[in-house]
Amino acid sequence: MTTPEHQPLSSLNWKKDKLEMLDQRLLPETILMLKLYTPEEVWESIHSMKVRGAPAIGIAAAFGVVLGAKAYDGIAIEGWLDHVKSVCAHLATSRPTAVNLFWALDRMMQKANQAAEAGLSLAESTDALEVEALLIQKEDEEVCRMIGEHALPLFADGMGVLTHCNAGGLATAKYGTATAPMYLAQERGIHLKVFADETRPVLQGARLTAFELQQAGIDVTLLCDNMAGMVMSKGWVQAVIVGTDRVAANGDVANKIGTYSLAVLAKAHNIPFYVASPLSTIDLSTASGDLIPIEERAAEEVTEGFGKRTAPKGVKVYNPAFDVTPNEYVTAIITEKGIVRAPFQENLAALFAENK
Ligand SMILES: CSC[C@@H](O)[C@@H](O)C(=O)COP(=O)(O)O
Repeated sequence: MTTPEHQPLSSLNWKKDKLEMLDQRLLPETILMLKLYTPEEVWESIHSMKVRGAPAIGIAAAFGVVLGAKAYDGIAIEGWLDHVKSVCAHLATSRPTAVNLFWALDRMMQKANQAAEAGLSLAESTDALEVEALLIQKEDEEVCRMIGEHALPLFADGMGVLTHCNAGGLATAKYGTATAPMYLAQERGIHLKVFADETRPVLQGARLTAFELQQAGIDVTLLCDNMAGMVMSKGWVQAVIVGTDRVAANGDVANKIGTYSLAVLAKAHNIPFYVASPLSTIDLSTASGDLIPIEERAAEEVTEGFGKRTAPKGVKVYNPAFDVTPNEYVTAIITEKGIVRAPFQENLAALFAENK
């Protein structure tokens, strides 16, 4: 997809007894691979956003379950199963919005139940969980590639494409969701001019998207979030594409705070607004966006992010990490199985029925 020297960075590497994790909080200044040995360390890494992005959170949690299963020191499979269940329940409290976390933990728990029901030994059951976590990671890589394949025909040579936050290789197993068509376009000689929103307050766009696209040799220009309208009004943007943390059954989309404003701006400028979403991010059990739990994070992220105080001490702060874009602003949702357009309720249900 990219030349060898331009391979997207891999943020999660499983090493049998540990999970190696790129500390995304330190990018782009420092590339540090953490070594995690316990589910508690994985929980903390998700919570503090050392690993972030919906698919990557799910993958990390799956490996967290493996670390927990390996550490079980009892002898009975029933005890092992209870232990795995409590590890899953704990990891599920690390962040609330990205549904991939719960999707991956459900999948791991199902595998644990199957192993126990099949009468596998403790060692065999733990091996089965390890295989499942690796499969979740491998599948995500293929899913992202397929999202890129489906999205690419929506983009033409010379187009300006705006993205928000980081739905890139760092947020997934590889390639990203919103960035997958950018990597594919580059491979096929299609020039896209990417605009990356800086993405207040944690700056995933500036620190991560600008970094990984620049590393890959993709034409990227960094914008402060409040510049998007101006850039659209100049006619420099022909499409917006973002990732998502959870798509509700009616097609409402939760994504990084600021996505909703961008969707409204895109509509005002007649620019298509695309959402790249694996099926694992679509949650048919949540009827609409107002039911998606939205994480609120510490005030310090806004008042003194990155160590510099930028607001008066004691000021009231509202810091939701995500917002919900109502489905009427969404032109299409691009999945690994194809492109879904309105009416989303019916078309998402049909897509899941076809891909059971
Ligand atoms: C493919 S990643 C999709 C989303 O998870 C991404 O756009 C996003 O909002 C990430 O938020 P973050 O708070 O950095 O985890």
